[in-house]
Amino acid sequence: MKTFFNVSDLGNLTQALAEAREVKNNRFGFQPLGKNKTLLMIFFNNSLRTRLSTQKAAMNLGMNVIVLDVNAGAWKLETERGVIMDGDNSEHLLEAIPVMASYCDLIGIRSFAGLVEREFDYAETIVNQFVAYSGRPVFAMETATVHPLQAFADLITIEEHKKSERPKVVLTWAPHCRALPQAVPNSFAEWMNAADVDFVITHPKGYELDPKFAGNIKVEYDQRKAFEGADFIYAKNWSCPGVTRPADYGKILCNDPAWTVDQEHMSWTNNAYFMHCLPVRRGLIVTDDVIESPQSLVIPEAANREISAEVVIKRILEGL
Ligand SMILES: CCC[C@H](NC(=O)CCC(=O)O)C(=O)O
Ligand SMILES: NC(=O)OP(=O)(O)O
Repeated sequence: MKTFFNVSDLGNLTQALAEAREVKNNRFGFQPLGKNKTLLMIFFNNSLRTRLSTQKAAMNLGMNVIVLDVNAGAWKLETERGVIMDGDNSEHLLEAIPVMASYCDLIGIRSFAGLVEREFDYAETIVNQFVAYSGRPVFAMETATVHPLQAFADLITIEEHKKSERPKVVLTWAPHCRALPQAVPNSFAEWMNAADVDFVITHPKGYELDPKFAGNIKVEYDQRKAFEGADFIYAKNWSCPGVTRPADYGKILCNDPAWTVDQEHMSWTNNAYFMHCLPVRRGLIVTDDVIESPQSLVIPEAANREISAEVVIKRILEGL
């Protein structure tokens, strides 16, 4: 595997989930693969889970790890071509990328959407420069439009906890005080569409996800109807994806607290589990009693990030 951005990069999903179970039961069993190999993790944005779980996964595999926070100590990077660099940016990505690549065998990158120019974000302009100019395998640690390590961990968690062969999984929008990217819901929708689940998305009008990820899934705009009979509730905020309202790309269209997931919402379900990728804004996305309830899976879900990362890095190492 040379790049990891989409569910299709893993090939057969059933086999990938079986490999995840194998890795979870024997996470130190593949160390020869990573011996004397170096992972470079590049962060353009903050992180807790991705930073820790991906480093842990690489160490499980016997690798060396370098972590670079681009905005803390590195030179400010110019990402546009054809500009005169007489401003704050001291170095161009086109030099920095091959230099960084010379110190590692594979690269993980976090670079969130700018939420200003939809074309720039949805073309994955930043990360595709790393793919083009590093000469190294590159995997997403949340880029402008995808967060596949999170979605893979989410699916591993659903498989571990489902009580029926084909559970009903609901992706619900919830309000937030900031405009957030669509990467997490994009990947969650893409991976649920590839999995054997009864998938429903619910959100206010205007928040329709790009069909590239959501496919032709029917949105249920009535949140209560969507929740009825659900086995898993996956809550997340995202800003306007600019699909049905192009001029509003990246904007907050709604902040209605009626969308916040509380006990009444969960009472509409089939005693559903609650999931969220974290970090989560309590009181906006979900109430304290729901996220602290026995039905909340947010901690084991975060723990499975180590497993999804280890399977992905293992696949990349096997292809070196
Ligand atoms: C894994 C999620 C990362 C990011 N979340 C945030 O930026 C939340 C920041 C905040 O709540 O202040 C997002 O929504 O894509
Ligand atoms: N869920 C997730 O990716 O968390 P971080 O942003 O803390 O890495």
